[in-house]
Amino acid sequence: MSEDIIRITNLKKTYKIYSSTKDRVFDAFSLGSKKRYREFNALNNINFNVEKGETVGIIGTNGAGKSTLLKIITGVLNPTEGDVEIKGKISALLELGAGFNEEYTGMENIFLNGRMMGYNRKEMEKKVDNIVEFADIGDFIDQPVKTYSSGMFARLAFSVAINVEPDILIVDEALSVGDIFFQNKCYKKFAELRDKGVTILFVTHDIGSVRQMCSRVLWLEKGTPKFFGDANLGCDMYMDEKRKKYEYVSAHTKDKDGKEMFIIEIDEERKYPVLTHVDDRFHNEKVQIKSVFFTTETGDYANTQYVDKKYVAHVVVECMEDMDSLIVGFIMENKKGLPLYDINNFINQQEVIKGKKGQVLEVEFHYQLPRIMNGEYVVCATVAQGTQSKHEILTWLHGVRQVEIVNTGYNSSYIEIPSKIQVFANSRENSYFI
Ligand SMILES: Nc1ncnc2c1ncn2[C@@H]1O[C@H](COP(=O)(O)OP(=O)(O)OP(=O)(O)O)[C@@H](O)[C@H]1O
Repeated sequence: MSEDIIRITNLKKTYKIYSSTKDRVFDAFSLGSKKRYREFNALNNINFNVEKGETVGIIGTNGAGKSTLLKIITGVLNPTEGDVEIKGKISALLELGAGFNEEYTGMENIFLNGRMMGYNRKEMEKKVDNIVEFADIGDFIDQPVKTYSSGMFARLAFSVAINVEPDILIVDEALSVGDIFFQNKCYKKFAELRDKGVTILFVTHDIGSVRQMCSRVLWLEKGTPKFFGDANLGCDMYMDEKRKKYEYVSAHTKDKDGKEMFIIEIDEERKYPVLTHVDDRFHNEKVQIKSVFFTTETGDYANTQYVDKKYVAHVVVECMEDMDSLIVGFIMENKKGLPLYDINNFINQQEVIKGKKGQVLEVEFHYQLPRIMNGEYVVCATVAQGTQSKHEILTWLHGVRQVEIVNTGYNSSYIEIPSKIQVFANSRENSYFI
């Protein structure tokens, strides 16, 4: 049985907000009985646990309380109420600058940080080469860190944090400071640490990396938890909430004739494959997804699909009540939960679907499979009501079907882009296309 390495119970953090410095000073010296501040709950009623070796993401809009939570876990801040139990050595990358002395050189800061982590000089000498190599900031390593750009700073701080063999690595959005290559290198290092059993807790606004890296996610909003659990489900719910906040702007005009969506009312006789496997679901009494399946254009089942070929996705929905603004769709995700494409009647055509109580609707999506990488993909199906900008999700089923995608090309990344390749041999005159 896996053990909890972090356990947070009934955590609360209240800040005192003063309207003037005078009030702050009076309060600090307990002068007078008048209350000179108002209280602001940055965190309230937080309960969650992280198991050893797990990677957990913390998401939420600005000011949700994510950094405050990390600071409490790392001991930089004290909670107002509640318990924080930690088992193991934490290495944290909080805001840039934390744990570094501006006047010291990069090298001196490496040893300073090592000491704070409980390593003596000899132990740190064994780690220093790896730290310097990963940071890759050249001669700047011997310059005072006050001369560093924020990118260099992030490189060094990250390199120290990951190379001191922590049990728990805590990272607060620090990766966004480095350049893309460094970020890529860091994500690979994350994966390596995760494979070694290091527990990782990280705050980010990048939902894609939460889906890629985390098993579970904590979503905070205004200091309270909105969701803690499966990373994909949490990210879906968070993204859906975010999308609702933006008005949907239609970028293309409707072309009634060119429609590629058909709605077929199913009679009793029509057969379709029932759902056999669903990972997660949240559903509602108003509609039920009865089936999700894929066929070729001529109607043969197509659980194996070839890039560039045309297919039809079918989502069968039963209406338990009269529904006048349904949005039905499906999402194709890779194994790590990264959504590669989705199709629904509102995103693609700004149309809603009507259904009567008791009616079964089969919605067909005709599409040409894009050039994505070979492999197994997972299909999610959704039904919502409203518009893309303002809607209520009625049903969201994960893992309703697995599809094997065959791409006979050589691409080793998710998307293959058609391209022409030109070669210049000594001069532009001698150029040719291959
Ligand atoms: N020292 C403080 N005194 C008073 N309020 C504070 C203090 N530090 C943070 N807050 C408030 O607590 C709330 C949570 O802040 P926090 O920095 O934890 O949010 P966050 O989710 O990390 O936001 P972001 O995504 O913008 O980094 C915010 O409303 C912030 O203004």
